[in-house]
Amino acid sequence: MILQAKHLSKSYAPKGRNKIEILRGISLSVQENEILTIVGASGSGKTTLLNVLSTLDTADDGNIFYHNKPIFSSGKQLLKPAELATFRNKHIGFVFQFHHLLTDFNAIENVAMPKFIATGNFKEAKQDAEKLLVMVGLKERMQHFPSELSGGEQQRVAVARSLINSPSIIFADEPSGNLDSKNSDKLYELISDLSRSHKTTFIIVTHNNRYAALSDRCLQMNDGILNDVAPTL
Ligand SMILES: Nc1ncnc2c1ncn2[C@@H]1O[C@H](COP(=O)(O)OP(=O)(O)OP(=O)(O)O)[C@@H](O)[C@H]1O
Repeated sequence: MILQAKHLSKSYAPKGRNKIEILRGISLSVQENEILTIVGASGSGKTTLLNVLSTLDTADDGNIFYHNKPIFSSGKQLLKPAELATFRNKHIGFVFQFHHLLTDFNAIENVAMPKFIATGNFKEAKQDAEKLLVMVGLKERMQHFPSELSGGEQQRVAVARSLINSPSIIFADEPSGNLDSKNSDKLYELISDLSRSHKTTFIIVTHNNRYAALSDRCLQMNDGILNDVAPTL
């Protein structure tokens, strides 16, 4: 098991308004190599859950284990900020709907950046970035800046970037959000190939029913809890 969450709860209490419970005791186990999708109505708490599981945000209570090692316990982050940054850089990859590519850097530099930050070795980071860009089908676009790439190409750069430090788990929030159905299908194929070839686990928040139906397991957020669902194409 790569990730286990136990009894995660989280509420927001906006000033002058009633407290809203977003996560209500969520427990979840994720296996290695699994592609897990999380679906649910807008505002149901999918992104909140993804952020908590990926250590970008904290729950009010509950426990999170990676490879059986506790990293969050009873509402407290167990790693110090520097340790947490190292942990994320080494183990976790992120892909967002708005890919957050750096506009002043070309595709290779964008992909190489997290490895360069982790190792300080730009030459090696660049070589690995080139290999990944070939793998995601962007051999001819490596020198292009984000503004010179299509939406689908930019998203593939973001996927390549998420893989550069060989993370064991990638969190993706609406990765196909701004893509047409053809590019969105291509992106899923890529994710599925990568999960097999790189033994990477994917946790994907999506409104895309195809992703949900094709994934190994689909969970639905509803009223702060998760249920198994079997989406159909
Ligand atoms: N910082 C915050 N303060 C107060 N409320 C918040 C905050 N962040 C999120 N919320 C509320 O928490 C709820 C869950 O938000 P979240 O972004 O997790 O939903 P979601 O399921 O990902 O939605 P969508 O599918 O629309 O992206 C929403 O009702 C949102 O308004």
